[in-house]
Amino acid sequence: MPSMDVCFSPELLPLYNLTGKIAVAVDVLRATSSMVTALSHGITHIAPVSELDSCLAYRDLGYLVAAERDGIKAEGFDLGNSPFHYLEEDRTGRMLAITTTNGTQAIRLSRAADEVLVGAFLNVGAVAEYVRKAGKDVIVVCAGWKGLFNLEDTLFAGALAERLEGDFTLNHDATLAAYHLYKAAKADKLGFLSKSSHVQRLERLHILKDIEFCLQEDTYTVVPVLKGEFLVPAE
Ligand SMILES: O=C(O)[C@H](CS(=O)(=O)O)OP(=O)(O)O
Ligand SMILES: [Mg+2]
Repeated sequence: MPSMDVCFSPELLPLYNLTGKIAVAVDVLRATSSMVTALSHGITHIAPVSELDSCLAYRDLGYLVAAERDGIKAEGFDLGNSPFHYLEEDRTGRMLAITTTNGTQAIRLSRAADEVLVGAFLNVGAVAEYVRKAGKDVIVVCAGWKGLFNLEDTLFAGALAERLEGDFTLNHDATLAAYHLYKAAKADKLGFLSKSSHVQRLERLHILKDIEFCLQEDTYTVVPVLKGEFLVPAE
């Protein structure tokens, strides 16, 4: 039976062997939630980029360029890091390059895995179905915050563990911790997260609506998968 593990921060990735595994990169607030929403609303593919200048260079190739640093849209870019960028305006057929504080790094640092998927609460059920069919060991790579543990990404790992229970062994301590944390929080994730560092940061920026949107489960069925430099919907 395949197993599920959880890496609480990309800084811990050197301690894990990703070979032969499927990595699920998660940044619930808000990068992977925004990516799942973008691909569900007409964006054809996404280039997750680490640096601001490399991201901006994609504009010359006809891409929408999105960048966030410390929760706000970076100067000179088309978009920031909100899922509402893809709900409030028709972006059908557009290509997107994006760089954020935590999420894009987590995706890029997971490339030693056999496959890199992008997960969020918004597509947690679809991700569970995908990895169940693949039958490979899974490791959830939490984006965290600037290398530190965060609650929301760990809650996603717990939600995925609950969906995979019975089909995957959940015997790694980090997976058990995430699982029980999610069980404690699932009835009211927003309430559970109300004192978390990220919610406090985003509340100060008056973007509570993003948080509420990003905490919905199974809104979308798209599973973004990394093909070379680009995230595309899994077939
Ligand atoms: O844009 C976000 O919500 C965060 C910014 S911060 O972590 O609150 O500074 O970036 P992300 O890369 O989506 O975690
Ligand atoms: Mg985040």
